[in-house]
Amino acid sequence: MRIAVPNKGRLHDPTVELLERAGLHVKNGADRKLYADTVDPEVTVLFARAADIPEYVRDGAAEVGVTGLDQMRESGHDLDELVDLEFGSCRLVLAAPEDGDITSVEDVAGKTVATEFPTIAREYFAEKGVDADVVEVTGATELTPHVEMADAIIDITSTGTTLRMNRLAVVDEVLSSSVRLFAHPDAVDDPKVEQLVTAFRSVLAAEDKRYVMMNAPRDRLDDIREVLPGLGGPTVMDVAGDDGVAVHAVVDERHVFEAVNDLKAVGASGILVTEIERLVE
Ligand SMILES: Nc1ncnc2c1ncn2[C@@H]1O[C@H](COP(=O)(O)OP(=O)(O)OP(=O)(O)O)[C@@H](O)[C@H]1O
Ligand SMILES: O=P(O)(O)OC[C@H]1O[C@H](OP(=O)(O)OP(=O)(O)O)[C@H](O)[C@@H]1O
Ligand SMILES: [Mg+2]
Repeated sequence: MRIAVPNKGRLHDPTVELLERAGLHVKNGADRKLYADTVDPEVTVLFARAADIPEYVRDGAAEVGVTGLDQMRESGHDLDELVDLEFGSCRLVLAAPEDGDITSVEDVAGKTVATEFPTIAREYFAEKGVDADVVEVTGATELTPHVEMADAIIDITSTGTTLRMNRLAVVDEVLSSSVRLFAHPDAVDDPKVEQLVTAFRSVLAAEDKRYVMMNAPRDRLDDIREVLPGLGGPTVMDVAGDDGVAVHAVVDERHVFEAVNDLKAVGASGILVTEIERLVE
């Protein structure tokens, strides 16, 4: 199985990190290499521009690919989306000068809109029934309204800093995007692809969970169970040569702070909290 992965840009590092956490360590993945092996002899990584990944998957050069939903929509290809990987979150928005007279999508009729996403832009205006002139640029889109190249833009925003710095205001949201695992329709039932989906899901499931371990007197177990309803309840083990027990449980990260205090209060000691690499439910 070949996985197409962004070769550079902001999506490269988190994607490689995700592969690592999913147990697919990338071997010999030096800069500027196009291919890399992984610890699984049946899995190869192919590095490509984020924007080209949908095309690689459609062509069959790779069975699956990791890229933003925005890139997949822009490609116009109809790939199967397997997992929302929950990073690279951003919005594609229609934006116009803060002090200008464009305050709704209808105001863009007859005007020029610059974007790196012409396919998405044209689909959006067609859907809204607005006749706008879409011009394609390959970067620095936010500059175009200030040099009379365009009246408005459709571009990516996440923190909003770039729009603010360029005195542009959001007029409408066009698409909400994040990075997804996409597959060629013929590859969806491939057992290797299914293994990859399970591995990615297990990483995501573990992300907001912690593993909590502690020692406790046996007679406090009921109190401890109350604090730790957890995933299928805690695991309880005898401690050799002792009247106490060891208790292990998976706890939601957001409950850990409170749980540790409550556990101490009901007599637990030696409390350890660790991250979980993967969680297959
Ligand atoms: N500001 C952002 N916040 C979150 N995600 C973003 C942001 N900008 C882009 N993305 C996501 O990352 C994808 C690739 O963007 P990025 O700019 O990293 O790649 P690139 O344009 O190929 O690289 P470069 O900008 O270095 O040439 C976008 O299609 C989008 O899904
Ligand atoms: O809302 P913000 O957090 O400011 O992010 C938005 C900016 O991020 C992206 O640019 P990027 O940093 O990828 O630079 P690029 O134009 O060189 O691709 C995007 O094209 C916007 O310009
Ligand atoms: Mg960029």
